[in-house]
Amino acid sequence: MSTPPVTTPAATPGLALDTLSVTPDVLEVEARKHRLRRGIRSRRLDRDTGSARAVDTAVARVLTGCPLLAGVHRVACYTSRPGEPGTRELLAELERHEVDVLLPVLLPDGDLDWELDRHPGPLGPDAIAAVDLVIVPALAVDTAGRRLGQGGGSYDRALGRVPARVPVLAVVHDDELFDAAVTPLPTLPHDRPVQAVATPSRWLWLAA
Ligand SMILES: Nc1nc2c(c(=O)[nH]1)N(C=O)[C@@H](CNc1ccc(C(=O)N[C@@H](CCC(=O)O)C(=O)O)cc1)CN2
Ligand SMILES: Nc1ncnc2c1ncn2[C@@H]1O[C@H](COP(=O)(O)OP(=O)(O)OP(=O)(O)O)[C@@H](O)[C@H]1O
Repeated sequence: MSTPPVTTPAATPGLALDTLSVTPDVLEVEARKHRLRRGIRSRRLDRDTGSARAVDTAVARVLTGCPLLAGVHRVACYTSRPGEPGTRELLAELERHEVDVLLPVLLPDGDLDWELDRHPGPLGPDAIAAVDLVIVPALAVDTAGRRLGQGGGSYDRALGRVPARVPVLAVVHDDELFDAAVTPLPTLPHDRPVQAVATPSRWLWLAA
């Protein structure tokens, strides 16, 4: 698969461009995040089943070839929902390699508990502190490591428990990786950065 450029305004005609700059005003940043989420969710709804399957396969291929997964024993990942870049084949591949996989369980207060995919049962929110790699969902990521999530703040809370030496990698579609020099994602102080990103065509270290 060829490597597309990171997304720039010209490449994102479906998105409102005024959602992409950062201002110090919290309400304004929240509003920009909201509009950006709406645009990306609507683009995700337009993806057909065939391309979603191809994305799932491609993400597994990119990540199994990624050095961040070499030698890992325990990984936190997510079970993809419709519209998200798929993790079905990646999870199967991790299972084949006998990697312990922690999956998130949403708690009533919006925080995340964790359970092993092969031995369900709550391990507690701190279980994420004991993994070798965290693979997180995102609606968008920029090349400086800023991440836009679904808006619950769940991963921001969970990532606060991850030691600094543990890399955090987000998975997005190619057109959801933005060039930070052109279109930085809006963030607030609680937002946790990611150190790497995977798309169906490649993975990258980010300048977080
Ligand atoms: N696969 C997956 N699992 C996850 C998350 C995630 O983003 N993706 N989470 C991340 O924190 C937590 C659960 N929180 C979530 C919050 C919202 C939506 C969601 O699907 N939202 C709707 C839009 C809702 C709206 O319009 O307000 C959507 O995407 O269509 C999913 C998960 C933990 N598990
Ligand atoms: N560490 C935290 N503790 C408590 N609340 C938090 C924390 N981090 C974020 N929040 C709250 O969660 C809400 C949503 O945050 P934000 O819009 O950044 O979510 P997100 O990063 O898109 O979602 P997610 O992390 O679930 O993918 C905000 O109101 C924020 O104040």
